[in-house]
Amino acid sequence: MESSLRYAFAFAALIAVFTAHLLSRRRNTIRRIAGPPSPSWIFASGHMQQLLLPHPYGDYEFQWQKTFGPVYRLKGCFGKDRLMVSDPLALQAILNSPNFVRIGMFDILMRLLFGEEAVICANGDQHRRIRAAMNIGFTAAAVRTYKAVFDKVAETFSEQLENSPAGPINVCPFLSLDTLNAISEAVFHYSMQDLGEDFVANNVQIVKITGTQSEAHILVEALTTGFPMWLWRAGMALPTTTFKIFRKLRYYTHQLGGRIIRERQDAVTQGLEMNNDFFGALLGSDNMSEDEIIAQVGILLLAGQETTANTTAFALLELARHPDFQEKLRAEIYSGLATSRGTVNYDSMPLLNAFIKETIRLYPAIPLVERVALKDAIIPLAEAITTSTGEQITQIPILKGQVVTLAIASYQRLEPRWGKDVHKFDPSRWLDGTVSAGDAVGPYVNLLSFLGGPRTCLGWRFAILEMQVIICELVSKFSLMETEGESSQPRFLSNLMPVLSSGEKTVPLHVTRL
Ligand code: HEM
Repeated sequence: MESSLRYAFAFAALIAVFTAHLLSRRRNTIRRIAGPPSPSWIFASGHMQQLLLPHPYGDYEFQWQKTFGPVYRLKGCFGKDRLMVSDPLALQAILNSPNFVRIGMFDILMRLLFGEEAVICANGDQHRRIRAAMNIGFTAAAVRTYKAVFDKVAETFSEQLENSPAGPINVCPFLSLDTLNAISEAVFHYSMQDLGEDFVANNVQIVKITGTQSEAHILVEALTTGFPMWLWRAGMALPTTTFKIFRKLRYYTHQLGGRIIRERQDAVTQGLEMNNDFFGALLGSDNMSEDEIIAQVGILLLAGQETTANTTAFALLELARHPDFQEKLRAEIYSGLATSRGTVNYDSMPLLNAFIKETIRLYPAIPLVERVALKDAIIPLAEAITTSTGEQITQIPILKGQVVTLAIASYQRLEPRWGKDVHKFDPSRWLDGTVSAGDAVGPYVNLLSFLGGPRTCLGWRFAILEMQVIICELVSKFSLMETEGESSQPRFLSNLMPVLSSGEKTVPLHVTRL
């Protein structure tokens, strides 16, 4: 009797699970969206390996976009449906809606490393207030004042190249530290020495840890990203190497923030002017608490370091691959320098800017970001799509909890927007009218590499001017040539990085002083 009751219960449970599965399938509004065939259940990671692991990045993704259009459905880990979106109107709607928020390991990492008050983690009114206050250091006028720092950083990079032993030079480690230096000097008024050796060494470790990806990582992420934040925070106390490095980063950036605030307050108690810089302005404005100001130190140092370093490394790689273009750019830079009378107007150099735009188009530092719907929503489409049942639709109903992937790299390869040969590196598309203006999606010539909407990258103008200065300095002083053998290709390892098939991040170049 007892065992037949157990069987009855087991059977009822099975029916309940099956019914719930059927109901969720019926409610799943994106099931009709076409997409690549589901991989076998043996591959618990669904299409995620094909999406995240290819070298070069995008091998499958760009083909899927070609076959299914700018919105299609993928299988995530453990059979979960995900929507891949590169349609401009849909992207704009998602980016500007408070009903779609960041999820995934990136979000958890940001919260663990920088805390809930960091601008990248804050939400709603707190985010708006912190962002508005911080914007003071990132307006066009404010960024122009950092030019002297960028000049110094570019000169240091030149010296590092000149002092390197003969033979191919891997430019990546130099760029990594130089871009950290740029932020530290410009925003904090601290040199790398002021940051301290331990801080810099720990930073190198952080870059290494976050620069790894594998099938195991994908599955572990899928299993653990649902853990509550309190559990992650508790996990930070575990004595593992990774968490130790994370804890150090939090400690160092907290110390640094405290020191910055004390120095400015001491100046005031001594009757001196509070340093009229970014942090002085934040303290003086009363718009942010001291804890909130301290929480921004880590994110500012890290957000703009590897993103700018890797984008610049790809730029140098493309210059080395295109010697004719390099010559033309050099001629433009020489003429710009000759007529500058001490103040170079970078924005009036068409080749330089077309080159930077093309680099940022093809090599978005973060090629995709994940969002989840907090409420049921309707996503409008710029271009109608045909569902698997043959219906033409111009909007997609989304249910609460649906994960959408904003496919930045795919958007930047949409033919109607960027012209033919979208996979080719061709700066001339920006000069001959090939690129169509379209609706405003991102802040910089409609590219999404700096995202868009209220979470647009705060430092985009900073990154552009820094790259303009570094590229002008290098091209005016050196000739760059690719080395023989394997060429670096982009891989998505928390950032889009130039790596060899061994996984080593490297851009080896022959660099000759002119
Ligand atoms: C080529 C260089 C850069 C690229 C491609 C880039 C890209 C991005 C992207 C895609 C985001 C949004 C991330 C998300 O919400 O999921 C972001 C946010 C952010 N970036 Fe950048 N970034 C670059 C350089 C910089 C620099 C130089 C700084 C500062 C000096 C900076 C500071 C920030 C900050 C503070 C945020 C958070 C903004 C917010 O949530 O309101 N970035 N960046």
